[in-house]
Amino acid sequence: MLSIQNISKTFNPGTVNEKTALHDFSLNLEPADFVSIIGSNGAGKSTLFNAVAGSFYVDEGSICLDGKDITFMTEHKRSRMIGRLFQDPNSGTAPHMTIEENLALAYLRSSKGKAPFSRISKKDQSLFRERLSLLNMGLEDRMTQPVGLLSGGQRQALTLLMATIVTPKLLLLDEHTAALDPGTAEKVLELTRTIVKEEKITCMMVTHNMHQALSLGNRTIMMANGQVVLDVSGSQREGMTVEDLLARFKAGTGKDLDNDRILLAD
Ligand SMILES: Nc1ncnc2c1ncn2[C@@H]1O[C@H](COP(=O)(O)OP(=O)(O)OP(=O)(O)O)[C@@H](O)[C@H]1O
Repeated sequence: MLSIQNISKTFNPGTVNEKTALHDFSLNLEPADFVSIIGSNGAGKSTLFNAVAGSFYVDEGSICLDGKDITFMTEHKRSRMIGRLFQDPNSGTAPHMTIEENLALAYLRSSKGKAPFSRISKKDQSLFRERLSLLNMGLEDRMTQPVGLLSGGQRQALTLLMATIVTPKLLLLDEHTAALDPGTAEKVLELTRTIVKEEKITCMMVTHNMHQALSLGNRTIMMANGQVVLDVSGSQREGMTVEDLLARFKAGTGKDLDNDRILLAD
């Protein structure tokens, strides 16, 4: 479904601030793969997501999604196929627009052939109501309220719904529960698990929680210095502990994992 071949990205080339964030990086995802990504500080995790989402073009290599070469496709065009959630619940929604309008924007943008500002039909409205009720947060009764009134967890759940209301070819989750309180984070994570499984969405999730990295999805990748240092799935991954992960990271890089947020997470 996703084929990343030998991509590299260097920021500020030729200056004292030169930094190679992705170094000859390759990764292939099968349809419905759910990959957890964990890594040291500055390993290149967000840069990888930015490269795939098209926030910039890579210096070398290629990216194909569902058989289509998207290496030089604009971010705007890729956003019709790629859903993305960030750590900040405020980043995925328009606060002054209503819940219904936010959903309509996401729905119409991803639906082929419809203008982004078409009128919201009764049929669309009932689809939004039905989807919102799945969140179990009572948002289906607040469709005409501005999104800015929602809590962080409600907003992140809505963003997840917006990113998946038209099933994306790829979903990128960049620590999307890290800014939520533990109870809300667990709820949003459960929703993520359900939606990704039911819609069979191919998904990559950056997390700083090693337990999550091992328990969610079907594959765990560890990154350091812009490269994959560990890629485990199947029986190799089953039964793996956090200690095993840390030991494998050290064996692969020659260094201890230096990400305090990971080491301090429950
Ligand atoms: N736009 C940019 N300009 C210059 N340097 C950048 C830019 N984006 C990222 N970098 C650098 O590239 C490296 C990788 O950054 P990235 O944000 O991808 O790491 P990360 O794995 O997401 O880290 P963290 O877990 O700390 O958020 C870092 O050294 C970072 O400072």
